[in-house]
Amino acid sequence: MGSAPPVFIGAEEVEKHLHRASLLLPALEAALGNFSSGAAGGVAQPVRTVVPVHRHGGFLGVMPAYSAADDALTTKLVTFYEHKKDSSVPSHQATVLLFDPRNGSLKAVLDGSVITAKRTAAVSAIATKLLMPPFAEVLCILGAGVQAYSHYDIFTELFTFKEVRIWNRTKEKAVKFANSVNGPVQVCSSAQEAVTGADVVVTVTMATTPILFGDWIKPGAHINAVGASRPDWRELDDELMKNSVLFVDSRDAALTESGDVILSGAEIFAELGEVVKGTKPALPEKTTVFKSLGMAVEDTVAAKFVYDSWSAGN
Ligand SMILES: NC(=O)C1=CN([C@@H]2O[C@H](COP(=O)(O)OP(=O)(O)OC[C@H]3O[C@@H](n4cnc5c(N)ncnc54)[C@H](O)[C@@H]3O)[C@@H](O)[C@H]2O)C=CC1
Ligand SMILES: O=C([O-])C1=[NH+]CCC1
Repeated sequence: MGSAPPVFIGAEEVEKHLHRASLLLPALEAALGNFSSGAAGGVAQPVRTVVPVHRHGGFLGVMPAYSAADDALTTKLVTFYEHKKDSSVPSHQATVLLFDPRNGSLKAVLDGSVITAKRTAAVSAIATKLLMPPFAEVLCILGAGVQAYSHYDIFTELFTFKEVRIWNRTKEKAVKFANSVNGPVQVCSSAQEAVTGADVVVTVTMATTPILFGDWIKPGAHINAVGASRPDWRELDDELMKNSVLFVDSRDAALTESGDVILSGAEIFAELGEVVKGTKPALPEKTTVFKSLGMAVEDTVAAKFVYDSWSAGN
């Protein structure tokens, strides 16, 4: 007899089981620590394979991982398009396949877009909790797309900023953002205006050349650099990269995929998982950059969380 056919868990169901990104925090913290523990951590995760779709300005990323601690095996397939031809289609679309690690059977196909939005924001929140200066008051978000919303949600849930600012390349999108979220947001006319005096900055744009410059940054600020996931794409300039303490999710991925790291030649101080484990210090008094590229194991623990909640009929 063959195994049961896989279940499909669509975006609405994923959202229902993962209504707050903060539900993922314990699993993500553990996964980051395990990833940065080498073989002892039990995470098998190659640097993702990215296939360029030259003719259409797009990319297909294939992101497999196995986590022994979670006994969970997944692969995410994610497409991201630099030049969207049709604005009704999101720039990033994803699907996660969840396998039974005991025998390799496919158990579930999950929408991966909600998972990608929420696990990325939750990892930035983990970095921020560890690296931001004490008494941080001003949060600045550069970009007003999907990741801007998920970052806003978890950052305002976990931290108490006195002021939130947003800048986007097209101001209408920033205004729409400010009018849609539950709380006051200051729309800024330039990235420099938004960043000046900010304690925590999140860059979530599709920029391919720098939009954030070192001489705008308040000393001691913390930056979550979430965009620019290609080796020739930038969000941050050389000055910021070189004059900050640089944390990454994966050293191997950063040295393969991050234009900000590769082209600036900035030295990596630590993986975030090493700080979570306590084997590297956080240095919150310094200006810090967390260069996030997104890791497959983050999708693994998020998909398992959703699948387990769905299976339990929650
Ligand atoms: N580190 C990670 O784990 C992940 C990173 N990402 C990255 O985060 C970034 C944001 O993703 P989404 O919010 O899903 O994308 P989105 O397409 O929903 O939003 C992108 C935003 O960037 C702005 N933008 C586009 N081109 C720009 C340019 N040249 N300069 C400045 N702004 C520009 C757009 O107006 C839009 O507000 C992307 O770079 C994406 O690849 C996405 C998923 C996971
Ligand atoms: O981790 C992820 O899913 C992605 N990182 C950059 C584009 C998509």
